[in-house]
Amino acid sequence: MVNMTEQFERFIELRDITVKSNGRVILNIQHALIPADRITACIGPNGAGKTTLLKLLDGLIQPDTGTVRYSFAKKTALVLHHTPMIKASAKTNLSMVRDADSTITDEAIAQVIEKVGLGKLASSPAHKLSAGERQKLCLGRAILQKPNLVLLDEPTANLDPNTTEQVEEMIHQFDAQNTDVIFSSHQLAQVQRLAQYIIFIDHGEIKEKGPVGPFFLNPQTQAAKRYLHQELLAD
Ligand SMILES: Nc1ncnc2c1ncn2[C@@H]1O[C@H](COP(=O)(O)OP(=O)(O)OP(=O)(O)O)[C@@H](O)[C@H]1O
Repeated sequence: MVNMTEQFERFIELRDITVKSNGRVILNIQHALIPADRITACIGPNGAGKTTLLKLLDGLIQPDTGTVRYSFAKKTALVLHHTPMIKASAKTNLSMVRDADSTITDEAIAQVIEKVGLGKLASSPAHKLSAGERQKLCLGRAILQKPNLVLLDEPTANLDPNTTEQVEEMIHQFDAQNTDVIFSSHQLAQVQRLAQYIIFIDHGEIKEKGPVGPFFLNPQTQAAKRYLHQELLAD
């Protein structure tokens, strides 16, 4: 259910989008405005198409049909759930963002390593870092890219409560510094803590979208009602 009267300061407009995989349509969006001026959560069942949507918004994948239009000069950073690390130190892995932006200084890299709490692990092999440490490293890479929109795929999946809190703080900091965030999550309490806006996806379609409060209080579609009910039972 797409509300055509919504107004966003910055947005991404999707029109007549299909994304296929092995001949199967995995994303199908006739028309949607995706806000890029706040913290937005993308939620929905496993396999619904959340990761695919984030990749599409980043430009990592192109749609099979349709158009993606940005109302602003796009500078995105995408942090996927499983990011491979090369067999080198955490610092070297972080430094790889220089491949895309050679102006990033040693000092900036050192500052970001401290900022994400990996100062003591800078020389440790990145592929041996824990899940939480890797995620912090990936967020560090995103910070160094100086994006105006950061796209995070399940940023706290498999993280303990303390690391989850640290990652959520980083998401708040992106927002505070005018870098907007779209993240996917299955953690509804987290979605309510962080997000101002919800995109609910089911079977590759945006079934519902809107401000977080009304969505949780009064979901409009059967699919969203069922998903919320099932997730709350699982919590
Ligand atoms: N590279 C790919 N090759 C084949 N199928 C794919 C590929 N990427 C995604 N799919 C399929 O597209 C559908 C949507 O996947 P996607 O990862 O976007 O869902 P999701 O909502 O992020 O799921 P989850 O909550 O489990 O992470 C799934 O059925 C998945 O199997």
